[in-house]
Amino acid sequence: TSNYTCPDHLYSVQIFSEDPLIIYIPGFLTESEAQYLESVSSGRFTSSQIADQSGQQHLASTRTSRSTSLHSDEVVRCIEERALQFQGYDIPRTHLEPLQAVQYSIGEKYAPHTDWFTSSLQTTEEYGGNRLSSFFVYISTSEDIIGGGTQFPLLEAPKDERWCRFVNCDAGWDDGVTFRPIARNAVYWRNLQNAKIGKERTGDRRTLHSGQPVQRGRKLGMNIWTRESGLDGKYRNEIV
Ligand SMILES: O=C(O)CCC(=O)C(=O)O
Ligand SMILES: [Fe+2]
Repeated sequence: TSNYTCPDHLYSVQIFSEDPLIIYIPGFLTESEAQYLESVSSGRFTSSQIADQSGQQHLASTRTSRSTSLHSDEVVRCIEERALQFQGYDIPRTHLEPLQAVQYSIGEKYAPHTDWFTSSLQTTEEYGGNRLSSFFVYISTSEDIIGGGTQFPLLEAPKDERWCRFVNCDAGWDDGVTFRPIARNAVYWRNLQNAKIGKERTGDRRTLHSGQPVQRGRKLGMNIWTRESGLDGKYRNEIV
């Protein structure tokens, strides 16, 4: 309906790391938003693809989930606004890629990767440059889920056990940190390091991460990617 107004956000924030900047966001989505995203994405998934060095999208054994881009309707628009405002008030909507829902069934995963691109073919002006930041949002997870965490192998595991609510504290010390897939929460991180004067921003290798295989149950997640500048209209709001 056209008189939908965005709900006030109910999320809280917890800095996980200042460098690289990683912020954990409990309650990023409301319960009704999560339900809505589940229903609009349902039945629209196709096998996830990845971009290779030449910029071509294709299927790969490293990413076995199924995904779909979300049409920017009024509910999605509120989530986009929330993601933009989270990052300050100076990023225009045109910097956002279409939100991407990702569904994992048993055995499905996304092997270690960075969300920022190394190929200049993926960071042209039309694409709005590289991916400045990522939110990975857990829309819904089955109650019986095992696996399906988001692992950052190059980061240090937190020492304080209060993180164990959100982080898998049973992992080994050299496994880095694994955020548990908890419905409606999100992890935000900054992909690019600030540029030296006259230089381009560079990708931060420490943001390497994976979607661990789901061993039991299922997980529905969502990527919110912000580019350095505006994307050409043909790369926004496209329905794939
Ligand atoms: O599934 C996850 O936990 C992470 C997914 C991810 O990193 C991505 O889709 O780029
Ligand atoms: Fe990723």
